Amino acid sequence: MTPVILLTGFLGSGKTTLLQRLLTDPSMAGAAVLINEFGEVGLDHHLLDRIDDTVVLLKSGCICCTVRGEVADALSNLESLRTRGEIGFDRVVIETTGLADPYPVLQTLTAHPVLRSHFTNGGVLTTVDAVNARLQVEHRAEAVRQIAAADRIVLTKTDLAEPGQEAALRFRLAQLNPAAGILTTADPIEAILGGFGPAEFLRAFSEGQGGAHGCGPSCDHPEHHHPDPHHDHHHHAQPHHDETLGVTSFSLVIEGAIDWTMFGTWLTLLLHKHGERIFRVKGILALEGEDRPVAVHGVQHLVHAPTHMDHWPEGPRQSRLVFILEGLSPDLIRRSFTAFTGLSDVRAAA
Ligand SMILES: Nc1nc2c(ncn2[C@@H]2O[C@H](COP(=O)(O)OP(=O)(O)OP(=O)(O)O)[C@@H](O)[C@H]2O)c(=O)[nH]1
Repeated sequence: MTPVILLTGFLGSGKTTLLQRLLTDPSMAGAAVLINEFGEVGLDHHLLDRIDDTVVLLKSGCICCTVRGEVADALSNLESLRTRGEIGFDRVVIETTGLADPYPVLQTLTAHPVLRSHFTNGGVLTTVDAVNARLQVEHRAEAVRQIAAADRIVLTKTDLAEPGQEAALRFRLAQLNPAAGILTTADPIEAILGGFGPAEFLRAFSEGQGGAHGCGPSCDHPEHHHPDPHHDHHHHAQPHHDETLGVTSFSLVIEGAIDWTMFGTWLTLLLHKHGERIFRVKGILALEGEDRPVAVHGVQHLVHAPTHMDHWPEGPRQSRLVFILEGLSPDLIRRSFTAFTGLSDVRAAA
């Protein structure tokens, strides 16, 4: 049986960064990776420095409603390729979107008639952002579900947290999921990955079924009403989760090189003013005077230090920024960007 590790955590909490680090460990040399992102334009597979047949980008969307079938398809596909000897892997990591409820994916693994004989749950790892999580757990049910489903929580950005912030968060996390071990990104990889046994998996799964993933009596998760794993969620009349939550994603595609100072000031001001409603911004930029692309990340009010990527992904060398917003007009962001930078060749894609 091949273990499947589910890597989850709220938007921008450091899943891809942790995954990148985990993949450097020799024990992960044979891992296949499935990546799912919220938003039309997936960037994570570019940010992850490994592109081969065992890295699969799942279509964007709300993982609870639309991607569940895709996870099954992608795993089945990997299994067929392995059976034919075309690829080899000894474990799988699934990085979910930052808005995903991990429970339906766990359910797919255990209930799917074919997958259950090849794959087993290798544990749920949840990244929790030490700077932003307090706000997120108070306002976002998905953040609570991800924490509740965790076998192990990895606290990220403790280096950026205010004194006392980490201790207060640990206290809150212990209330939400007293059974999960809490580590930080400073812990060795063996501690983060080691010891995920079947017992831990079963506990996580049965807790998830018992409601520990945060659903109340008014929950409209289809799987609670239709436990049949083959039931097609798309045929439900209820609104898509993302619509219910009012969360939207859009991207800006920018032609021409960008001045970094100007861009950095714009992004800082934007997140300062609207950070509560901008869950996430990330992008790949073509900067003036730089051959290599630069990755930028913002999470609510926080702008992270930009990083140089090794090379441009295939395709045109355009800057691309992806935003995940709640209750904020994409047009406002596009207009503010063009007004601030003076760049006019800027396309917004829903
Ligand atoms: N200082 C610091 N920055 C971190 C840490 N972990 C992640 N980051 C930064 O946080 C930003 C977002 O990290 P990602 O790994 O892309 O987060 P993610 O959870 O994959 O994001 P989504 O896929 O969009 O939900 C990046 O700029 C990272 O460099 C950390 O422990 N400390």
